[in-house]
Amino acid sequence: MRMRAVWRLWSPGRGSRSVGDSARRRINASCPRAAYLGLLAGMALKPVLGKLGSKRVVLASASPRRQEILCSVGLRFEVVPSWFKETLEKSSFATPYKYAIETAKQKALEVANRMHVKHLRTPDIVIGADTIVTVDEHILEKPIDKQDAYRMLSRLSGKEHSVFTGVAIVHCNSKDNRLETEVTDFYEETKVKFADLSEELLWEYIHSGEPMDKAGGYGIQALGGMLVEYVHGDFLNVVGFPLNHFCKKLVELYYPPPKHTIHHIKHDSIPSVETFENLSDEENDSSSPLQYKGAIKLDRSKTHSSGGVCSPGSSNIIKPNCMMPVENQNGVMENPDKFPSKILELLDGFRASKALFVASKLKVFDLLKNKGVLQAVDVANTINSSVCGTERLLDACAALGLLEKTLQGYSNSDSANIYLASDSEDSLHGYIIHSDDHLWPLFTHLESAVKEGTMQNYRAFGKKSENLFQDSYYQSMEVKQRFMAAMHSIAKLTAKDVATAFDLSQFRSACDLGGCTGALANELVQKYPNLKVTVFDLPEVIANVSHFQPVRQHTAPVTFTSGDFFKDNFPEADLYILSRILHDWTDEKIHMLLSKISAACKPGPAHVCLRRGERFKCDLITSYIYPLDIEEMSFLKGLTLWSSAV
Ligand SMILES: Cc1cn([C@H]2C[C@H](O)[C@@H](COP(=O)(O)OP(=O)(O)OP(=O)(O)O)O2)c(=O)[nH]c1=O
Repeated sequence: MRMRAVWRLWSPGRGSRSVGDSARRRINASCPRAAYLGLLAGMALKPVLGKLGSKRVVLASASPRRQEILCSVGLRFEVVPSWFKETLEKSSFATPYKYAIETAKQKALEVANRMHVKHLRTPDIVIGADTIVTVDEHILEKPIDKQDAYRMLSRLSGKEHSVFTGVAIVHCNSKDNRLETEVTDFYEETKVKFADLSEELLWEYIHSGEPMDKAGGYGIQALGGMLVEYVHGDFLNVVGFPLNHFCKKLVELYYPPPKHTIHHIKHDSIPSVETFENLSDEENDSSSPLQYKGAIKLDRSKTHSSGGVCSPGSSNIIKPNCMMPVENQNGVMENPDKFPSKILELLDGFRASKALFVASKLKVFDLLKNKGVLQAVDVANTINSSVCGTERLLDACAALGLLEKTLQGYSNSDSANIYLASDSEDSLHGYIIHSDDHLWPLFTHLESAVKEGTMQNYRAFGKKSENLFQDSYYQSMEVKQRFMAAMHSIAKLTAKDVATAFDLSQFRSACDLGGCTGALANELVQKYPNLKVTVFDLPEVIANVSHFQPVRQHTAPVTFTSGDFFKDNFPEADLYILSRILHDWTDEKIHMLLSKISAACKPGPAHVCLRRGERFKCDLITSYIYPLDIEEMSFLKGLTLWSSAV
């Protein structure tokens, strides 16, 4: 409700044209709004993005570039690629950017509607985007084949062209089971000039495969960068998402400037700065109060002592007030942010992970879920640990946002109750313990893995990884059950997104190879009642799946078949799923598995969806899939999906 009110206040900015210039802006005292936007765009991104922290944000895009851009600034979101076909009649739009905006809007609305209808879990915000290239009054989208790429690139050769990205931010609200949406849209233009491209260079580039999933047939962020003479405007806009303009839109939406927006504070030795007191969360918005309130309400007098904030995710990093812009001698606002927050977060990341692991292992979250609020001493006594050590651990968890600390003691945050208590339905406890016991020791040998190019199971556990599962994960009943619980918890969490990443309603049968407890399979039968899903996994896994099955099943149950996918024939299916499988094996084994699947697939369009960590296997996979047409390919957490259409 509140958001809708804010929305109305800030609708004038809709569809407005951006200056397209990410350079620092001069603060114009006579124009507080311009000053305000310029500052925020450059300096206070975290508070702006933090506003989305408590919302269910969905990116309606399969573009790995967009996912990366938004991920890289710490935005939390789900990815649900849009099924909207980009077939709007271009000639019916007065300008190319209107076409891009409309396509972006339709992409986002399609996802919002689908999620509302199918999931009954309406997202708060859906973001859609569409990137096009225009040259000589022609709109170029993604090439359909190599000849098309050739036509596009030769058209761009030696010329300046424009790249437009249209973006739609759709706010959703479910009222009486009806979806209400409010759309804010905008576009950004960047000019790019190509060098003269020789025929040879052009074809070499086309044969690299890079042009195929990119507007205009090139990727400026990779090989395509070599073709470019200059770029005027926002580089990220070319890559698919105008981050700077997006943040400005968020500012317009979430921080309407009150009358007296900006104050100058003078200090003897510190240049005058703008403050953002108006950015305080007036209505006590739940978005990361620790981090953002502190970051916003700055007080120069406390600089470098207590003015910093302890952000969740960086337990003991003090961030001084370096996020504030300062005016240089010429009156231009500059970011004095020389404080390497990102690097320090990475540097300290292992401490944060380990605090989570240890608190989970000691069942701190279970205890607090049952008892409500406890003092450190009571926790220490119950978990049989020292009081001083426990207190430090609890404080670290509070700084990380996992616990809340008041005078009465420590209690679980909402997300700790949902995801960290071991008995909750969506618990990640199993996966956390697996990460501590298995992944942590492996990652301590990362340096050797890089130097040798080999798996490190032997170094970490004294076991060869010839047969990872038999040797490591299934060596004893206890270890096996723990591993299955880990896989179940993470697969369950991502299953909904994975099941709706593509429209699978055309398939009649699917086989989830190495599908373990059937977490994804059970989600698939929910979403596609006509789909018969078989989970194929080792006999020792199948023997233990029963207690992971849903209590109330309203659909045809999943079938479990045992076997070894390297040795045995797997069940016939229209659709084969490899979810969290390929990363475990050597290329040799992957070749073996993929050729078996390739032979089992019926001819027809293929769908490939890889999770981010598997991107490096992409070439290998596409070489097998090549006899089929790759209809859709995208990167998504949790899934490699491979199919032949019926
Ligand atoms: C010009 C250019 C485009 N691109 C990409 C960005 C977009 O992913 C793509 C344009 O296609 P889009 O249709 O905008 O996006 P998409 O099909 O990748 O994803 P979705 O429709 O699901 O949102 O081209 C680059 O990666 N680099 C470039 O230099």
